[in-house]
Amino acid sequence: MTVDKNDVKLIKDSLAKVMVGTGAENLQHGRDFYKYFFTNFPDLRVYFKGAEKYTAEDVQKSERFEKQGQRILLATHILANTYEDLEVFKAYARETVTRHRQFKMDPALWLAFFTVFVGYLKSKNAIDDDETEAAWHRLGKIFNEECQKHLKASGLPSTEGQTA
Ligand code: HEM
Repeated sequence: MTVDKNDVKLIKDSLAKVMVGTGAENLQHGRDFYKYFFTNFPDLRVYFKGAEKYTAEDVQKSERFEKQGQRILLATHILANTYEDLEVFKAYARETVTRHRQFKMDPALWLAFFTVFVGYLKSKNAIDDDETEAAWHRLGKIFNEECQKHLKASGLPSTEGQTA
């Protein structure tokens, strides 16, 4: 399977607008992800121990989410930058699942994450066309397939075999 080069370009161009880094603007991009996440998907705060009731204002003031904001942004940049090197991309998907094992997440969230992330990119005006959105969802589909395979192989609950 080969990945569409235009998809890679669209994805990277969107991420260029939420670049990681140490500057005030970069740190704010990261915080903004969790502000968007917790405001629009408040039920998912349950996985973030101690932050289950965090508002956007709490995230803004939090050192934990300043750091975590950079981690999640870096992770999405890694997805974009490894996408054409599919075996590396898939290995990163498996590693991500392994690192989240302790959170006992609903397996459906591995795909749902991309709805959250696309919503965040739109909120940052980093996506303003359907093609880029579709490109992210194609990436998410491949990422999720590998996550579900890995969950299954690890004997953990997966969406494989579940009806939607
Ligand atoms: C809706 C889906 C997801 C949920 C609910 C979730 C939840 C979490 C939680 C609870 C933490 C610990 C942070 C803390 O409590 O301060 C975490 C860390 C992290 N997550 Fe996620 N996560 C999701 C999807 C993803 C995806 C798709 C990626 C990668 C593309 C990712 C990458 C990371 C990274 C890099 C960390 C930092 C810790 C580490 O590297 O192991 N997460 N996540």
